[in-house]
Amino acid sequence: MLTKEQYMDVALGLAEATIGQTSPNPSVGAVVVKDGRIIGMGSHLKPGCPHAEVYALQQAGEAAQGAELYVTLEPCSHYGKTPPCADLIIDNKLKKVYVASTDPNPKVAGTGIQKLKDAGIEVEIGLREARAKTINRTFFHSIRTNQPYVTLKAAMTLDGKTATATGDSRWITSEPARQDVHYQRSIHDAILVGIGTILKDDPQLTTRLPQGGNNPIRIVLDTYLRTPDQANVLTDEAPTWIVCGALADAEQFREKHRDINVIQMETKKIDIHSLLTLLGKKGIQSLYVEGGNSVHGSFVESGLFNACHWYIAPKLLGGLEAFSPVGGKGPILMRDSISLAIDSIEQIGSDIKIIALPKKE
Ligand SMILES: Nc1c(/N=C/[C@H](O)[C@H](O)[C@H](O)COP(=O)(O)O)[nH]c(=O)[nH]c1=O
Repeated sequence: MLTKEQYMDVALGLAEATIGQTSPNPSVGAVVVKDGRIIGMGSHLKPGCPHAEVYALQQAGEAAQGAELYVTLEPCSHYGKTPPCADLIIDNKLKKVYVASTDPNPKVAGTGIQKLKDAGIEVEIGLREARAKTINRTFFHSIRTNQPYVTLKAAMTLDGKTATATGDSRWITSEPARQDVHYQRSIHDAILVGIGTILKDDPQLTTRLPQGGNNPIRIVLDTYLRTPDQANVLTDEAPTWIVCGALADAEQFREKHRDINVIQMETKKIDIHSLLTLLGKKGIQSLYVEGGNSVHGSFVESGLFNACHWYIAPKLLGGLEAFSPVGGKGPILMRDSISLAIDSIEQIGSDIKIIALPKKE
C-alpha cells in the first residue's frame, strides 16, 4: 500500500520515460489502484497510439470499477485520434481520479475534469503538480503561445569562453557532458545553429548516443545562403531546414539541394519572433539553440527564450579575442542585463551544468 503521492510518482515516472517520443502530444502516465494494489498502468507512447489511461484501464479490466486512477495530465474530453478518455473513465465506473496537472489548452482546460465530476466521480487536482508541469513544459508553452519552447545551450570554459580566438573549440567539455547534449538533442523537435557555426565547425548536429536516439530537425539560420555545398548538414541523412533572408537566391539553392527545406523569410534579416511563429506553425514545439554567439545574441536581445542550459568546464582559456557565448550589442548598463533564476546545478563528469530560467514577469 503506497501513499497517494507515491502512486502519482509511479505515474510521473511513466510519463518522464516517454519525454521526446510523444511530440506533438504531451507525455502522460496513468496508474489504476484498487484496495492498495496497482491493477493497471500505462504511458502514451507516441502520436496516434492510445492514451495512457486507455492502456491502464485495459490492464485493469473489470476490476477498474470502484478503483482510483492517478493520471499526470487532465483526461481528454474531445475526440482526437482516439475517443475521449473522460468517457472511458466514466464507462469504467472509477471511484476517484487524481489529476496532477490540468490541460493547458484553453479550449479544453477543465472540461475533462467537469465531465468526471458530473458523472459523480470524485476528482482531486494538483497532486505533484510542479513535477507534472515540468515534464510537459515544452508542450504547455507551445499550446499557450503557438511558438516552440526555446532552450539556449552553450558550453564554455570557467572564464566564459566558447572558443579560442582562432575559433577552435574541440573540446571544451568532456564526453559525459557532451552525451548530455546529445540526449537533449534526441528529445527536442529541432536544433538550431547560425551559419557562423556551420562555417567554423562544419557540425553534424546529429544525435550520437550509444543507445541511439532520434535526430531532431536541424535548422540553420543562413541569411545569404552561404552554407557550403559539401557541409555535413547538407550531405548526410538527417533532416535540415535552411532559413534565409528575402535577398537570398533561394531558388538557386533549392535547385542544388532538392531534399533540403529552404525557408525564405519576407525580411532581409531573420526576425526571431517571425521565425518562432513560423516554426510553431510547422509543429516545432521544442527548439534547442546551440549557438554560435551571434545567434544566442539575437535570441537574448529578443527575449524569446525559455531556458538556458550552460555547460561549464574547469578550464581557463584567457584571450581578449576568444569567443564568448552571447554576442550582439548588449546593454550599456548592468542594470539592463536579463535576470534569470537558477533552476538546477549538477555535476556531469568533470563539468557542471547550470539550468537558468527567465524570471516570471
Ligand atoms: N565545443 C563544444 C561544443 N560545441 C558546440 C558547437 O556547436 C559544435 O560545433 C557542435 O556542437 C558540433 O556538433 P557535432 O558534434 O558535429 O554534432 N559543445 C559542447 O557541448 N562542448 C564542447 O566542448
